[in-house]
Parts: sequence; structure tokens; C-alpha cells
Amino acid sequence: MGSAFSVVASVAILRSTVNDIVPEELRTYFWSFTRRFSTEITISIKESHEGSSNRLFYAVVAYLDGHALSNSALPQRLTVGKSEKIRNLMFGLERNSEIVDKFQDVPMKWKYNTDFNSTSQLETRWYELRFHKMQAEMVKNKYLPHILDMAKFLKDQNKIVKFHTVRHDRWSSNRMNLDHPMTFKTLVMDGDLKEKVVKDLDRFRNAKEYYKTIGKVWKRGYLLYGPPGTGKSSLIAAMANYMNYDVYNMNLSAVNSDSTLENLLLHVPSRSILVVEDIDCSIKLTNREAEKSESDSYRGPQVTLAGLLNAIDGLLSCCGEEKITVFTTNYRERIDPALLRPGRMDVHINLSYCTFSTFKQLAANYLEIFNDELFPIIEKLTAKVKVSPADVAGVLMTTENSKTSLEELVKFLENKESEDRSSVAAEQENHNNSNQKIQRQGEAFITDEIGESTNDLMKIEELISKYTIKEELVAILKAMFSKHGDIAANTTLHSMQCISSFLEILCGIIQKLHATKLQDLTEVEVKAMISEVEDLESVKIEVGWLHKRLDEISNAMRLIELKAVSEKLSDTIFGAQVKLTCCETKSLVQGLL
Ligand SMILES: Nc1ncnc2c1ncn2[C@@H]1O[C@H](COP(=O)(O)OP(=O)(O)OP(=O)(O)O)[C@@H](O)[C@H]1O
Repeated sequence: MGSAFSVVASVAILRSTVNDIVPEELRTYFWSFTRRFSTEITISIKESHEGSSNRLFYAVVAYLDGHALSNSALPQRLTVGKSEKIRNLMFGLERNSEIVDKFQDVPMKWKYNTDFNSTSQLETRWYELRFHKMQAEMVKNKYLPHILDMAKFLKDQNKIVKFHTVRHDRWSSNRMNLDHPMTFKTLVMDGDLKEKVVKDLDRFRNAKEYYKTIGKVWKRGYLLYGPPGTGKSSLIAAMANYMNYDVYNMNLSAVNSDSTLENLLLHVPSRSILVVEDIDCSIKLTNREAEKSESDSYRGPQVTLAGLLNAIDGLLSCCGEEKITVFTTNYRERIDPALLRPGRMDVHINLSYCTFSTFKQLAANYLEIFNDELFPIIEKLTAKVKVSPADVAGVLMTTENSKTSLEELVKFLENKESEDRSSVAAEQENHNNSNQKIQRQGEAFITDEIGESTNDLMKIEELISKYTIKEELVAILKAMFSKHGDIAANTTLHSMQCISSFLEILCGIIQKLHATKLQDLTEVEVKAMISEVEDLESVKIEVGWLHKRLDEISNAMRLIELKAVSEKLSDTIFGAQVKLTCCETKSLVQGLL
């Protein structure tokens, strides 16, 4: 061993002595002369190439660190270091040392060189790659592109994920590390949802060619919706850690115009996750028609729906690729359908209250418990009460003793159950009282107008008692239910509060139609009503009857307009149909209820 070291040492001394005494020109000539008879080709990959930094040089650095050095016989001398931007230690070749990498069973000999120019005080660094002449084509077409690809992959693996926020209309310059420890291992999700999300991300990551083939920009949009504390932020952190993408977090209410939004999105680089938080409440994103009509008086938030749609789906979205956008909301039903459609939000993920399945995953993560006699009790309770995974996680962390934590959780769930029961009872009583009052007020209207039997009325009472509706709208709701049945029976909305809000919107439309004459209605108002009705239909509230009638009203208005034009042109062709126009809206809404 000692003698081996002394041989290596002697060779090193001899080499440096030759380098010292033989001028560089002579050395270069000597090497080029000997290489004329060699079967090998040597290529140099310098740190800078034609005046700018050489991507291939840095790719070789990353490739040798992450791949070649761990797959080949190690050289005797290595360098090691760690920078702020990377997670792991980084190994490299020491000056003048060599390594042999095998690619498709062909040896590729690497050597690292440096040279210091004492006049310019600059150091030049380069790698030499030697291989058999026969392999020249293969090196050019396969090996070097392989190094570029591997380096990109390894660099991403080793990158520390950064978190960016908006400050003064720009992405903040002091980027923080995303130190969120959440991963897909620790995130809990119901059933096989987690596997589906991971598969979707994998498919996206590897789909560059596919997107090119189908002519679409390589990007994907996710909508995460669900009540607070169900893991929306946790899922984003897990996605960022899994993909190794930086996170660009934005709240639209902090963005002051469409052009600022455009500028921000232009500066989100490829391989990033853009998070648009609380999309429902950060900004008033109405449908496009309503937006136009409001634009004169509206002085509120500055990003418009059209601006947002354009930014995420227009030509701007083609700048850069491999980007993920994640929108979060607690209320999916408040989002404009234009935003929800595939291409903008391709995957909708519902993060909901804690189920028994999610509880079991939390118990395994937090307490390392996989079964217990309390599990069946917890199963029954989680089926009845609505608690978020954050609530459950909080209780599981209260003590260090696993059994005590489970007992605490049972107490917590039982308390929640009895709280829910008493609030339902109070609500019921409230409803009963107000219903009696409303029935007295609205009875004349209902019976006169629709002539329902007492029995039917009681059924309707029972139906509408589920909803919390403004008193002044209850009579309309009753009339509507008695004519069209429970139009919300098949809705995709879950929360009674949301269904009630939607029904209130519906009652508002009917109220307005009853109270307004056709000539006093504007086209924009009718269009806004149609959009609202379309929203109701999108959540499966059955309002086809109203949609049809609004279309008729809209057509009638168009005829009025045409008649005005035709009168000017002394053209009577529309005369017959336009007789319709003398009627009032009331006749158009007659029969609706
Ligand atoms: N699905 C989950 N898996 C693991 N932990 C969770 C999950 N959901 C919530 N938690 C725990 O609860 C905490 C709060 O959850 P998180 O912030 O992700 O919820 P959120 O849905 O984003 O809430 P909000 O809508 O209020 O922003 C997390 O830090 C985590 O400890």
C-alpha cells in the first residue's frame, strides 16, 4: 500500500516538474503529435463556450456527482462541498484526476483540468472526455444528450424547493426555502385518492412528448376544494416536495390589475407550482357579461375574470412549460363555470371532513397505532360528525400516551356530536316558528294561486324546512316547490347553507320577474339572470323551466329591438311576431309558479 502511494506521488511530482519546465506550446504539440497515432478521440468541455457559460460543462459536473461517481470505481481524489441551493453533499473530480464511466458498455474516460493564468489572474476549468474513434457518433447523438438529461433530472432531485410570494406587484426577491415537511407519505386522504393524485403527477411529469403531439401547452390545473383544515395547503406542500417544483403563492386580492397579473405570471418559470389561494373570496370573479355591465360602476378588486382566464389559458400561458396551477377554495360552487372547465382546472380534488379511513392513516402517522378497541367507536362517530383532519390531528397530539390520545379523541367526537344535535334541534325549532308565521302570511298567496291541498302544503312545509331562506322569499319558494317539486333534490352541493343561498338567488330572479315590466328590463339584466340560472343548473338544481322562460323573454326583447329597427326602415316583415311585445313581463312569467 505504502509503495503504491509512493509510485503515485512520484508520478505526480514528475508530471508537475514536466509542466513547470516544458513550455505549454511544446506540451500541446507533443500531445497532438502522439494523438495522431491514437485510436481515441478527446474532446474538451470548457466552462465557458464562445464567451458565455457552457451548459454542458455544468451538466458534466452534476452528472459526475450524481451518476458516474456513484456507479464507477472511485478515483483516488475527490472534492466535496455543499451549497445553499442544494439538499445533499456534492462530489466532484479533483484537478487532474480521471474516472471511467460506462455508457452502453462503452468506456468513457473523464479527466478534470484547471489552469491558472497568472497575467489575467483567471482560472480556466475544463473536462476532457476520451473515447474510441468508432464511438464518435454515439457520443454525439446519445451520450452527451444523455448527460444533459441526467444532469437536469439530478439537479431537480437535489434542488431545495423555494417559496415565492407577491410583494409590491412582483415576486418577492428574498425567496424562502419551502421547509414544509409534508410529503405524500404523511398526507392523509380518503380511499385511493392519494394514489390517484400521485399517478396524475407522474403522468404529467413524463408527458412532454404527449402534449407536443396533441398540440397543447404542457401545463396542468388543479382545483383543491373543501372546508378549512382538510389539507389543501398540506397537499400543495406534498406536491411541491414530490415534484421538486418551486411554489409561487398568490392571493388575487393583492394583485391590482390584469396587467400586473400578466406580468407576475410571465415571471413564473417552468417547473413551478403557481398557487392561487381562496379563489372564491379573494376577488369578485363574476361571469363575463355581468362583468361588462358592472365595469362602469365597479371600483372594487382589480383583476377581472376575463383577465384571469386570459392569463391562465390565453397566449400568455404558452410562455414556459411544465407548469402546474393550483387553485384553492372552500366553496367550489362559488367559482365561475368558465374557470372550472378542463384546460383551466383539469383535476378537481375534494378534500373533505375526516372519515374513518383518514383517521386510521392519522393514527398510524401520529401514534403508530394500527388498531385498537376504540377504533369501532371512532368509526361510528366519524360517520356522524364533521371534523377536519386538522381537528383530529390536533387532538391526537395532545398527549404523549397513544391510548390517552385515542380516549381524548373519542371524548372530542362525542362532544361534537352532542353539540351538533343540539344546534340541529335549535335550528328545527326556529324553522318551525318561522314557518308557522310564514304559512300564515303566505297561505293566501299559495292557496289562491296554486290551490294546493292542506296535505300537499304540509309536504312542502317539510321540504323547505331544510333550507334557511330569507323570510320575504319563503312564499315564492313554497310556490315554486308546489309547482315543480323539490328542485334541489339531486343537487351536487352538499352544504345546506350553500343550497339555501342558491335557492335564494333563484327566488330573487322570480321576484324580479314578477315585479318588472318587460319594457323596464334590460338585456344585460336578463343575460345575468340566464347566467345565474346556468350556474344553478351546473350544480343540478332543476330550473330548466325558468331557463326556457328566460330565453323566451330574451327573444321577445330582441324582437322589440328588431321592430324598432324595422319601423325605422318602414319594413313590416316582423310586424306579426312583434305583437308579443305589447305584453308585460308578468304575462311572460305567468304559469312559472
Ligand atoms: N389531509 C391531511 N393530512 C395530514 N395532515 C393534515 C391533513 N389535513 C390537515 N392536516 C393537518 O392540519 C393542518 C392544517 O391543514 P391545512 O393547512 O393543510 O388545511 P387547509 O385545508 O389548507 O386549511 P385552510 O382552508 O384553512 O387554509 C396541517 O398542517 C396538518 O398538520
